[in-house]
Amino acid sequence: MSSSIVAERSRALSKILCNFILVRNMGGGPRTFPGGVNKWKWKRMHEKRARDKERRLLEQEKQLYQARIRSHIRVKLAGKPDTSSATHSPMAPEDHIKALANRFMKEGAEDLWNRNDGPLKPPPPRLREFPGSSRRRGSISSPVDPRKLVPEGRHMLSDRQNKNLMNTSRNSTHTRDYSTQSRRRFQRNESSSEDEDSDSGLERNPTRPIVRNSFSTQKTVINANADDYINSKKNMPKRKRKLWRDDSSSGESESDMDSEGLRIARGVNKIGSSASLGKYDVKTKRRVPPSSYDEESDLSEQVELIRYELNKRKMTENEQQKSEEDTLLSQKRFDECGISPLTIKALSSAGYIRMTRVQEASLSVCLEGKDALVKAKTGTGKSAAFLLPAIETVLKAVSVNVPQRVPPILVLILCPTRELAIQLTAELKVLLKYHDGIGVQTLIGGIRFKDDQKRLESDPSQIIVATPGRLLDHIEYKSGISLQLMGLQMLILDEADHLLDLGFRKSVEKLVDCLPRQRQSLLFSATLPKEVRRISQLVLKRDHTYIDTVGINSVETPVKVKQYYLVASHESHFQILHHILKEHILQAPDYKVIIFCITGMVTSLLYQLLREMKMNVREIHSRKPQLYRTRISDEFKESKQLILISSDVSSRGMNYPDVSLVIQVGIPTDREQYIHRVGRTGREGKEGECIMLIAPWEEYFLDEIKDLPLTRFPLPDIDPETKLKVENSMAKIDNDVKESAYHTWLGYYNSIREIGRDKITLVELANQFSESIGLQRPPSIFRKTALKMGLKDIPGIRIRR
Ligand SMILES: Nc1ncnc2c1ncn2[C@@H]1O[C@H](COP(=O)(O)OP(=O)(O)OP(=O)(O)O)[C@@H](O)[C@H]1O
Repeated sequence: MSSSIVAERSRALSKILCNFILVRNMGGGPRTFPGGVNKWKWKRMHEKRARDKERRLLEQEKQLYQARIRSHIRVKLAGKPDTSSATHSPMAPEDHIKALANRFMKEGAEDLWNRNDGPLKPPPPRLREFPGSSRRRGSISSPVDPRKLVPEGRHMLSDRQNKNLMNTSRNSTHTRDYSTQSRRRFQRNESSSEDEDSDSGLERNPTRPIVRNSFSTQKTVINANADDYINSKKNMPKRKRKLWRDDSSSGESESDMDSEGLRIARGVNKIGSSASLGKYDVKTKRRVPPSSYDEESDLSEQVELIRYELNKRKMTENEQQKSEEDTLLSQKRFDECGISPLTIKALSSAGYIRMTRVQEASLSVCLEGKDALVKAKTGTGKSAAFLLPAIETVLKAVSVNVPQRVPPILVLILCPTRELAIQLTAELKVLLKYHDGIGVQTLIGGIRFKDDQKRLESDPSQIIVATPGRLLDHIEYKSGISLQLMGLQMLILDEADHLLDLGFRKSVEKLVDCLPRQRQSLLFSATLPKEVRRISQLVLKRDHTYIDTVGINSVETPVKVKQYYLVASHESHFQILHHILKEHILQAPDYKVIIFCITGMVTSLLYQLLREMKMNVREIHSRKPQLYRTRISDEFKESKQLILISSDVSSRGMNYPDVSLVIQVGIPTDREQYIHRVGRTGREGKEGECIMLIAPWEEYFLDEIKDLPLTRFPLPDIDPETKLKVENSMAKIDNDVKESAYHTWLGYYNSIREIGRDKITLVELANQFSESIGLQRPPSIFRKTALKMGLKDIPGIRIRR
């Protein structure tokens, strides 16, 4: 082989290698995987497998746990000394309970084990009453001290501990107040277990409600497994079956699973085999003497006691938390946390001396370089909590970095709206006041792409604040940003749950795919539903830290915000709205009100109506040019005595100081959006008010927020003069605006599952709305749109010719 060919080949090889390294560094890896699936599909497939495996292991562990309790009881019944730890496995039952408790208590895992969304409710009163039940306590000879099982110094985890224990005997918490679905599921279990009780021939003991419940529900689980077990045994080859029988008759030396399986296969009321139970064998003695049955339940009682102990601690913590919530700031000062003195100087100039609670909880973790998922209520200072570590990252990198040909972007902050990006950039600039040479750029839609490119070239910055769409444009149009992003060290997602929601997820996935894997990621939001936490691993490392300063039993909205809802028919909405505003202006001379509407065009309609009625209003929504939006947003920040009518562009993250009232006209898209809208008032621990004005058919939404402290607002008496004024003003509004409002109204509610399902009712309601805004007849819609929305042949829909 000639030397030139060798050189050429080695050049080609090194080129391939370089490309490979480049792709790996970009977080890309190979684009297709075996079977032709793409990278994400492949990743998801593996994640699903891992989840399934974990679920299987957990199931096995639960079965083992139940087996352990039963064998413990058997040994006790037979009057033998408790040698279970020696004969069965290296772990004694007490240790096993403890181990399980620990496993379930993994920080941040508590509500992942809850099959339903939303916070867990306080424990049922029955549990709290437990110690008062002297009848039960008298018979306890507890070999396990529940106080010892609940590790000291884990007070913060008591909710989880409690939850975990609930999970270990999963269905035993009979009155747990989860969502309706879960309750139904649970009721099913309870009733089925009661049926089994009556089948079993065991006498029910009315004096043991708690133990009975946990036992009977335990049986429900066991029986499900019994079927599997019997089936698997049936399918065994004959020789194996025999061996199995031999093994099982060998008494206590058999493996737990086999002995349990055999007992299960013979029926759950047969508590043990003849060999293991001797004179207590249920075959010879059908009824178990009540006294010995009492002893059997020792461990269940201990579980109850542990649960009681945990609940007690949880209640104390809740009380503590409530008093803590009253104060936004913690005792810790910024100069105690190791951030640069120049940043501290900037913080002091901005009036920040002590940290807020979320800052105290998250700063040390973020500054250590760990990935974090942080949940804290609205208006509690999350922005600074992630901006400060961002600045530190840049300072660190700048101090060690050798000058590079392409100046890297070191920190990328993604957020869902343009206004929020602008606000975060402004906050960053305040914090960077005394740092020369650290630059910030904003990349958002609504600004000329070319201007962005020019700015990026002339003023390369270490920090970029962007909305996902615009950043993706830059990457796709190869404006050179991809190369700069290769040096990225920190990725921040503000309003993370929204960014990982369906609307943004695809863009965010694509973006993350273009970033280096070796980076720190921080996700922040006031709401982090369970599904979002599950998919957060798209961005976060597996061993990330989860910080929740809200707590799973706490109200997710600010404590000092009074929340009301008002139910009234569509035609009276505008009159009621005008009445509420008038009253509020009278009561609060420095009023500052935000009214949230369901869509941009409905926002525009309401703006025009209130302007006609001589109110001091501004509008902001996505149909307005960006310059206008920015101007209005800035004006509302600075002003008092102003009403901002907005679509959801202002519902998340916007820090308008001293908003006195938030009004929501119509239901928000979901519970999370409700919480964020409410959070525009009552910021920094201040007081605020919030009213949601809904039509009777929207009342179902109240169920989604039933754990929040909402009070029904009485229907106000509207004077005939206001009625007339509203009608006259409405008549002056251009029909085009009204028609657009109708169209978007129809689109919005059609996309809400609960309403959009019943198209006939939807169209009827839309037509009521059309009447309420003074349209003679419902506007027509394009055939194509009607088809897309599934409304083509629905009575009441007019198709445009
Ligand atoms: N340590 C602090 N000391 C005093 N004020 C602070 C401190 N940290 C934040 N703030 C102020 O608290 C207000 C709310 O902060 P921020 O906007 O960061 O809240 P948030 O938790 O991000 O809210 P949202 O969930 O709505 O995005 C701001 O006015 C901010 O200036």
